[in-house]
Amino acid sequence: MTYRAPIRESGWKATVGSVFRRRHREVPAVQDVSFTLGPGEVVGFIGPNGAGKTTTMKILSGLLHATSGQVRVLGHYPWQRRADFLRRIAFIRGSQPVGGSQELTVLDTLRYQRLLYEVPAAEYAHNLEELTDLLELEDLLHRQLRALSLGERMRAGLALSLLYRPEVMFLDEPTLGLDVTGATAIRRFVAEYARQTGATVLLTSHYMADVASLCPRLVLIDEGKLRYDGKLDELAARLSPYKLIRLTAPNVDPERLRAAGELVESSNGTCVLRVPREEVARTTARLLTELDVADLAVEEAPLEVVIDRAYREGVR
Ligand SMILES: Nc1ncnc2c1ncn2[C@@H]1O[C@H](COP(=O)(O)OP(=O)(O)OP(=O)(O)O)[C@@H](O)[C@H]1O
Repeated sequence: MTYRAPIRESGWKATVGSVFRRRHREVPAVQDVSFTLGPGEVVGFIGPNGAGKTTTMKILSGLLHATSGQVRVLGHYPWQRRADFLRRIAFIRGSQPVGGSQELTVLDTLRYQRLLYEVPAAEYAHNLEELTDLLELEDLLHRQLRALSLGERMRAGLALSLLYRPEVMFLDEPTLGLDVTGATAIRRFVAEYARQTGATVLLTSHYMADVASLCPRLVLIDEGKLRYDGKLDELAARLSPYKLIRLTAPNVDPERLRAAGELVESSNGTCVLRVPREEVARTTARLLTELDVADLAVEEAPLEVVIDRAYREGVR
């Protein structure tokens, strides 16, 4: 996919000149990105800023026509934007969860959506009740869209898009700007919706908590190219050959632990050791037999660390 972007120079002369002499440049946004989603899969679609995620989602939902390549979603060519295709998908953006007139109330917008997507009355009543419950919309229904907070807009946006029970959801940063409670509620809702309806979900997010809690599989792109498509666990194992042993042993001098692994943290009797994966079992057994251990946990490296490494060094 290549964008044709106008070149605009600064200054009034250049602005006037550009009216008569338009110049453009080609911006390659997505190249050779190829992947398939199975029914019911929840897949994290990640990459650094400008990687091409939103562009890909716009192509998949039919908002952009790719300049080359092939895309099929539910057997349709998305760019045709046929009504029977649009009724089966939803493209939800955290940056603009609800469009249309901001003067309308949430309930009026839902009613309008019902007409637009031709949702039968009984189905509308049932879905509305369920969504109101799951998204805690009761207090929002009679409020104008323009008066909603960021988190409330996202909940209303999800209700609008899911009112017609789409089979495929493209979720572009659904937790953008939300506080911890709001983001957790959205995550829980997406997981529950996918479980209940068997919907396929492609989700982009810069918050690794979204990815870790929802997506067993990751598709990673960078500079418009596919860099990884596989299990989240396997990416973590590949990029982080270490695990962390978190150990609480109040009577042990942390210096004694250095022989067991790299000491990365030590405070109030709790230490964190970084240990090569293949040595974790042996080291754990030794620590438990040799020391007076009150608590011990083995953890993966934080996902942020793994993904940061994938972005900076690539995936080999
Ligand atoms: N309308 C446009 N015209 C020209 N170039 C564009 C346009 N939209 C996006 N691009 C460029 O295409 C590339 C991919 O952008 P895209 O928005 O798909 O990235 P992204 O992965 O969603 O980024 P982010 O995580 O920052 O939202 C970027 O280089 C961007 O500048």
